[in-house]
Amino acid sequence: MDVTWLLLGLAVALVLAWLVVRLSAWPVQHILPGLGVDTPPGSRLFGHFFEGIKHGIFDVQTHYYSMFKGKKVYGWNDFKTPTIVLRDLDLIKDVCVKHFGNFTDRRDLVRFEPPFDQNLLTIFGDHWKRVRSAVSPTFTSGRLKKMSRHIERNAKLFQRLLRRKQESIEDIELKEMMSRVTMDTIASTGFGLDIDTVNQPDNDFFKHAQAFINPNIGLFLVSMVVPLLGKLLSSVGVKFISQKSSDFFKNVVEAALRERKESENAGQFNDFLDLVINAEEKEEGDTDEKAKVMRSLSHDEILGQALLFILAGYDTVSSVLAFTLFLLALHPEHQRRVQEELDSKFGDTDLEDWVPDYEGVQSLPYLDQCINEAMRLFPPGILIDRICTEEITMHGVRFPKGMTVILPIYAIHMDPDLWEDPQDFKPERFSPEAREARHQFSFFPFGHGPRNCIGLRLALLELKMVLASVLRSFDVTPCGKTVFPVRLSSWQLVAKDGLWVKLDRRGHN
Ligand code: HEM
Repeated sequence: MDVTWLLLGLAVALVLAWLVVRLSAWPVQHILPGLGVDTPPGSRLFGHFFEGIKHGIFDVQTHYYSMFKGKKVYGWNDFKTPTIVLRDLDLIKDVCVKHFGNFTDRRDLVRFEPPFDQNLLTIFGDHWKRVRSAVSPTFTSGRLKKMSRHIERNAKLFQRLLRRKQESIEDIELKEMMSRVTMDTIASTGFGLDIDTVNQPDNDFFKHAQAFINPNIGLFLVSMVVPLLGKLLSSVGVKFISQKSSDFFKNVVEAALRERKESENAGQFNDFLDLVINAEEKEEGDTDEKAKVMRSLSHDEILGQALLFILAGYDTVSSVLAFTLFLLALHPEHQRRVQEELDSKFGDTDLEDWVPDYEGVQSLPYLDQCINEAMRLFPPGILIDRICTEEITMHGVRFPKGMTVILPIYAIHMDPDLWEDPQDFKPERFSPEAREARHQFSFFPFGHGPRNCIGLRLALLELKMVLASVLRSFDVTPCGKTVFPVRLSSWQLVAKDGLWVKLDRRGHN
């Protein structure tokens, strides 16, 4: 009797295993080839899941991308999720811009806990359209100009810290340093808070922001390459944001909202919260009822965007600041050109606590070129994605409804057919002539089209104000701890050996 049950159990297990293999292999065998999309060899059971795990987010991207040279697209499978990766730049343009209406959403990768699940990055369809329309006016020129005063103040504090470090001949790790000034800028431009992380890195705001960004950005990136793993981890209770930290930020934002509603100074903080609170009343000529509804945000939506302000603006900006300065330290000839540009534009203004203002950074073309080249080599958005929301055929490729589409930013930025010696730091690639001669979509660190990075202009403003103030006052040079070329960690845009440099004061005054 026991043996019969054992055999029966074994038979059922075998049938189930066979079903799992068949079902898991289904898209590998049929969907992508059925669409005429080639895939690299993968496991029948797991698709390309373990390739993603084995190689990490950078190598798996460049490896497959180069394997399908000459093709418009290629595919991979995450267990049962077929994915089309775009190689052709015209196709990328059409997905982002011309046929955006068919590709409005992103993948549902990681579930945020309510109320933070209402953030722009992860909401869909008409909900996204309404929230984006409400948040967009935060980043108009007028608003940015007012926000720049917060950046100016933080950059001054930062400069004093660097001066102290330089005077005590301390080497500095750029990512850590840049994280401090970036967090201060987020707190002040976002929530009107002066937290002074530059001088007090143990403040609660910084600690909680680190706690929810650091461990979980890893989960987010893993999910980008292997979405199923991200969902599995979320479903077994691995949270994208730690509960303690999410409670902390909920309290911070709610306290600020309460205070402003009661305060006579509401609307004069020149920050993100001001705008979202008053979105309805503040827009000029808002007589149109539909426009008013489009621009109003619920309480939970305000909390969701406030969180995203920290999440999307912190690691991105601090990484670009750190990598740009590091690359300039390793390439003194380019650093000198940036300094000459600054000296000739700002003449003999006093260097003590010098930070350019909003107008001052509007025309610094060589600094722009260096920032772009740093973002080409080290793009914080390593890849981006869209979901096909309406079936469409473009450039001979059919995209069924529901298909996941990947835009491999890092691989395109490293494509030797688009960039000669792609590993080298050459800011000249971004001269007006070189840009003119290149496909517009060969460089897109902020994404493209209506769903591109909403914080692009704020990010560039911050980058230029901080970099200009540092480079005008200091020479940045390699030190004993410098490791170059940079070795990136497999899953994050993080230099394994840190980004170590030393500073020398420039002799202007
Ligand atoms: C150097 C700095 C930054 C880089 C490289 C960057 C990059 C990106 C990329 C690649 C995307 C996806 C775009 C797409 O899918 O087409 C994105 C989206 C987004 N970014 Fe940024 N970002 C930066 C800074 C910021 C800042 C400072 C903020 C906010 C203050 C911000 C807020 C957002 C938001 C809200 C989205 C989602 C937009 C939407 O879905 O409508 N980013 N960013």
